[in-house]
Amino acid sequence: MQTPAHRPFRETTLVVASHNPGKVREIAELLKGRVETVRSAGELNLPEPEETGDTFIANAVLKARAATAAGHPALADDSGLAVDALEGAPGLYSARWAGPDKDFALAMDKVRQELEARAAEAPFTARFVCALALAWPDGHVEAFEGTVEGTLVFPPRGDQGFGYDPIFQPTGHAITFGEMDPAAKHAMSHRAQAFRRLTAACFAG
Ligand SMILES: O=c1nc[nH]c2c1ncn2[C@H]1C[C@H](O)[C@@H](COP(=O)(O)OP(=O)(O)OP(=O)(O)O)O1
Ligand SMILES: [Mg+2]
Repeated sequence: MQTPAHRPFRETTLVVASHNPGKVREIAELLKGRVETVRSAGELNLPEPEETGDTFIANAVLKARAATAAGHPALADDSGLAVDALEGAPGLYSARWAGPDKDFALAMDKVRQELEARAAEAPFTARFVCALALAWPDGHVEAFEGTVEGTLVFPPRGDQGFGYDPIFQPTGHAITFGEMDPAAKHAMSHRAQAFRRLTAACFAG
């Protein structure tokens, strides 16, 4: 079977369609050397669209398309933590569990509380999922997904990364993403895997 053609990225400016500074930092790091100018949605005062999609891909596509309003291609990331014992929650609602103040100590504690009734099912397996969508002002979109498997640990450990990193221990490692050097997280994360797929399709020369 022939692989479908992907649209190569040839422009000089790319908008990172995220209002999460932790993500913008990781994405800028992963794009290093591939794009001349990287701007963020926050910098360009682009509005934060409502995430009404029912999949990570759908939300990434709607965020990327909204950010092409500035006239440049835009890259969005929709991601989350899926806990098996919670039937995939917080999942699409991972950001919303942190409340209006984006308090992830609160969100991680909510996960811990929800798992209390399921104590017998420990260790708690989970995965981070990342959908990336690259949209052009003419409406064309390329989308890719990546995942990383792990187990949850309580109490949270480490102050690197962002979001749920302090409770997520990737399979085969004895430290959490919160304790891990950023470069090590970038080599194995859900975002890194989705990025490898995106770069192979759209940034390969
Ligand atoms: O590597 C990660 N390490 C820890 N936590 C993570 C990660 N990746 C996603 N997450 C969690 C927290 C984040 O807030 C939520 C995504 O929600 P999501 O709507 O995609 O992002 P967001 O609202 O924070 O920023 P924005 O939509 O402007 O890109 O999942
Ligand atoms: Mg969001």
